[in-house]
Amino acid sequence: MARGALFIAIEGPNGVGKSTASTLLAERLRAGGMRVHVTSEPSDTPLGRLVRTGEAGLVGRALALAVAADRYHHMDTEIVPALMDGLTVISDRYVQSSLVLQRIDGLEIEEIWQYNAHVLRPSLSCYLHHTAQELAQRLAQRTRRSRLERVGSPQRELDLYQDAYQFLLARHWPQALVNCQEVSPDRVAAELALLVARTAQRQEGAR
Ligand SMILES: Nc1ncnc2c1ncn2[C@@H]1O[C@H](COP(=O)(O)OP(=O)(O)OP(=O)(O)O)[C@@H](O)[C@H]1O
Ligand SMILES: Cc1cn([C@H]2C[C@H](O)[C@@H](COP(=O)(O)O)O2)c(=O)[nH]c1=O
Repeated sequence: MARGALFIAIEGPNGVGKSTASTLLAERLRAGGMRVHVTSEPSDTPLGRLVRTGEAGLVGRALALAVAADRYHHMDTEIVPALMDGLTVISDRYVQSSLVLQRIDGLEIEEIWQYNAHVLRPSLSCYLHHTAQELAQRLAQRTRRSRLERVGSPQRELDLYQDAYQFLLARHWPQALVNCQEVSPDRVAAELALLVARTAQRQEGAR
């Protein structure tokens, strides 16, 4: 990773505002002079697109392994090269998503962790939190829902995100929780930008 480059994961339940926050955070960081690359998982590659479009029929361990394979490929071909080039990378979904979504699909957390054992640890994984009621309202407005959105529920996702947060904390994964209740998209992005600035300071201090 080049000096000053950071790898930021944006995580949280379906509809919490990950994509919105990733875009607005990138705008803020760029306005402050940072070079930023925004990406998402499943990745925008043939394998990532296959995972996204095939999720209805790709179930359980097969989906978990396909998602992990996509993550390693994403890391090797997009994330690490961007970091080496000095860019800060923001990924809309990363490992915490797997620790939740693949559990909804029937896997144990330890097995999912094993599939992700060799991924790049982010500089910071930001977990966006909201209420089950608000998430349910947002999902109800969607015309199409993925299989995992239909099988799971906002409350189950929230419970599993809490579990995943604790699981990652115990493994010294750098994390922050951002409460999005009654917080505008701009304020969420501002809080994330502050967390990124603190992470940059910590990383610089550790050199
Ligand atoms: N802080 C916020 N306050 C109010 N509405 C928000 C906020 N952030 C996002 N939204 C709205 O919530 C909806 C879902 O946002 P978004 O698509 O960014 O979520 P997501 O977490 O990326 O969803 P998914 O996981 O399903 O891809 C959008 O209509 C968006 O405009
Ligand atoms: C990163 C990740 C993704 N998935 C699956 C679940 C959904 O079908 C999509 C994500 O789509 P969204 O638009 O971001 O909501 O990919 C998964 O099962 N596990 C993962 O770790």
